[in-house]
Amino acid sequence: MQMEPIAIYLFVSALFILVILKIKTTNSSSKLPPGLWKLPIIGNLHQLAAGGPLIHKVLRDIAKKHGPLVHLQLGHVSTILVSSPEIAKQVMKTHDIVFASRSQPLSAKIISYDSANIGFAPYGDYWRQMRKICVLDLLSTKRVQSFRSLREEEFSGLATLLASHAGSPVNLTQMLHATMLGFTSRAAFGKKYQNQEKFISILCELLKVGTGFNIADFYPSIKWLQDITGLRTKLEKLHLEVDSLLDEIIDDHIADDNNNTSMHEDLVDVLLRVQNDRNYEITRNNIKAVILDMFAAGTDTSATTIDWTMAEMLKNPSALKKAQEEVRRVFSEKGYVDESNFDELKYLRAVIKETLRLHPPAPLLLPRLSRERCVIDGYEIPQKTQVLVNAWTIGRDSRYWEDAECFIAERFLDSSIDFNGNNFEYIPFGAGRRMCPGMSFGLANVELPLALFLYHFDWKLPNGMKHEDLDMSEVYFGVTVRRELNMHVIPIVSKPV
Ligand code: HEM
Repeated sequence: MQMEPIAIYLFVSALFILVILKIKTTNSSSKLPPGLWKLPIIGNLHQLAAGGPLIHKVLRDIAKKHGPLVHLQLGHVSTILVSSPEIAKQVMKTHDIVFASRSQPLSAKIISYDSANIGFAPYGDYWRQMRKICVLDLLSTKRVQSFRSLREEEFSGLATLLASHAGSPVNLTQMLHATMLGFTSRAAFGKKYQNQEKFISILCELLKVGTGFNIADFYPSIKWLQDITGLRTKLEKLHLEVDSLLDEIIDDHIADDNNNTSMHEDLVDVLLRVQNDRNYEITRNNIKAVILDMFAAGTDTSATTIDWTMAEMLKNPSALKKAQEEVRRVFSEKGYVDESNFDELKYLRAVIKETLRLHPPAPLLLPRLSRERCVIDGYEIPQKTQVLVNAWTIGRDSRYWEDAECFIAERFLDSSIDFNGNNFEYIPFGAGRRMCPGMSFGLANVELPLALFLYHFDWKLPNGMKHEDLDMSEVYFGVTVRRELNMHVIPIVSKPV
């Protein structure tokens, strides 16, 4: 059968249109930021895995080679990697509203009551409501102040414990993490519960298993992967255990409230009060999710910051000496440390800032998710792209920081650079709408123990170790990066506790 010329014409035209369309789609996907070559199915996962476990360093090397904005295909998850202050500013300031959502890891869905916590809630009315409660009440300056005597009691207790081990090596890292968890439990629950130790040990396990990179999160639509990795079963078991403990604690608070026995508002009291307020719609699960958030986001970050600060001061004895002289001068008249004179601790604050520059506890912040298509630096970022901001690399960018790899606290003494989310070369607490709402709480919990350590003790490394030999290797614990080795150090009492 012979084809009519008109049919041939239509066929060729259709083919032509298809080819043009294909070229167009290829071009638009080539507008994605530059990327590495990809394998089918796994994308760039193999390149990340080959780089070793310190993912922020692997990503630094990728950025060195491919630039400050890179596209990565992590399994099924399209991701951009941000590694310069300029691009970070575009993501977290200029287009903050577009990138204000979060990806939903399986752990947040299971542990945090379908991402009902603040850290992983998708952008929307629920997150806005919970964030408002957090900023105005739960973690406000007034609330941080209200925990002052509790903080002083808990951390003075730690100083007393250290004094009882004076002259012998102690595992300072372990003591710090235990005290921080104990303090947070009392701030959250008001008193020590019979099952507190159990709660804390399940929580530590949850943080270890549930946060960080899990292979199932790179293939969210392949449900069986969550089962064969055993992740779902493990998380569900831990969740059930922690859930029933939280139920006990909430029931107890409600009973105490009915009996009017509560003297001082703890975090559970605050959330129960807010629940009764008709302006908010909060379920019991929402309360439990937020309480877990206070532990997950607040304890490890703060204890890790203290640990790194002590390590940096021990490695840099002149910084230790200056900080110690300052604290002893400020509190010499009083004869003890309390929070009332902390504004005078300028050098100690500079030491903490420098530590957070070199060791942001969450080097990649928390991954964000784009809510709609956006153009950054001329590149197309499609909707639902995950965003990793490498705050660790940014804090060591030699264009912004002289001797970027060296610990120099003095750089912050007369500097206006702060971690409040306005200086994008320095973002240990993130920036924009999803910036850490617990910054004041966290800093208060970091400053007090450090001031106590410096005031009461001189410090020596064990086994004649030289300060320059102190190991600063890193290891991931969920999303935070700790020192790989626990810090064993000898406290020598200088001013009795
Ligand atoms: C030194 C201590 C701390 C550091 C370095 C730190 C750092 C961070 C970082 C980097 C983020 C992600 C920010 C972003 O995505 O832009 C974050 C989020 C968050 N932090 Fe902190 N944090 C600290 C202490 C705390 C404390 C003490 C609490 C509460 C008790 C807390 C509660 C939260 C919450 C709820 C979020 C999620 C915010 C949201 O998604 O809207 N943090 N933190």
